[in-house]
Amino acid sequence: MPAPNAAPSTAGRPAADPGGAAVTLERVTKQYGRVTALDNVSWSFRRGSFTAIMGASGSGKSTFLHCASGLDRPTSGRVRLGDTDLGRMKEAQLTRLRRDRVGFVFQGYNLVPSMDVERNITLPLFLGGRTADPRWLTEVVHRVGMAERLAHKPAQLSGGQQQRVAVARALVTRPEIVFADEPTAALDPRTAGHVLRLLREAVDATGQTVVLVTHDPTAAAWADSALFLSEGRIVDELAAPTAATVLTRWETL
Ligand SMILES: Nc1ncnc2c1ncn2[C@@H]1O[C@H](COP(=O)(O)OP(=O)(O)OP(=O)(O)O)[C@@H](O)[C@H]1O
Repeated sequence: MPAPNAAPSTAGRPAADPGGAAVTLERVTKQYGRVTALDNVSWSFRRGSFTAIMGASGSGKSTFLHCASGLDRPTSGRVRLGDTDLGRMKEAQLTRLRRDRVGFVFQGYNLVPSMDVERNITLPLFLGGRTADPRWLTEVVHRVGMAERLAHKPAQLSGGQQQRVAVARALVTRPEIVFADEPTAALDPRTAGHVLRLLREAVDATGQTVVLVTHDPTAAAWADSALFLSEGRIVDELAAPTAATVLTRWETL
């Protein structure tokens, strides 16, 4: 665990201990034309950790998540999932890697309207030509509280329930890392708490690694540490964040 309130650094923590890292970024820069959305960022996410990524609008959070998860390619620098260098992969290989080894949860749930809950949850397995491990599927379904709803379609569920299905879908492949981009932004605080608890449990109960992009200090407080981005750089890390310490740090960014 890095020291709390680590000194600001333009490059972030050096990518040390790759054996223990779920994802490692080395000197990652992402340019969109003249805009530098990520500026020479290095960081490694320890396996079994829960990290919140925070920063003002436009600070580069989504770009960070997209580059770290293989959804987008950096302009320069290297991203590794475990020991796999994503820069060396062709598009089709990257697609497979994302499907089989990474979980995603987005603000908009992204469930398939015509499929029931069970088919939505098992979709990544189906797409990968795999079958569900029945015990794991049952555990995931129970964890998210959807056992009684497996035959329902997304339109029959509340927003919070749909997001719980999306979390189950992200966990069903036992991914090495789950990336969540503002997953609770559209939910009331109590429902948001249920979804965040599921992500916390994924880390505590099964040792998964979670990276959560959020604007919400209360959501960040579920994480082991909060990273602060500003102008495409990691400018601080806060260990064991609380809503209050995150707010205080945020105000001085
Ligand atoms: N596809 C793109 N084309 C051009 N510029 C982009 C693109 N995506 C992001 N940017 C720019 O990169 C910078 C970082 O954007 P990014 O979406 O990563 O920020 P963010 O912190 O996630 O913002 P928000 O909190 O508003 O979602 C911004 O200046 C943005 O305008």
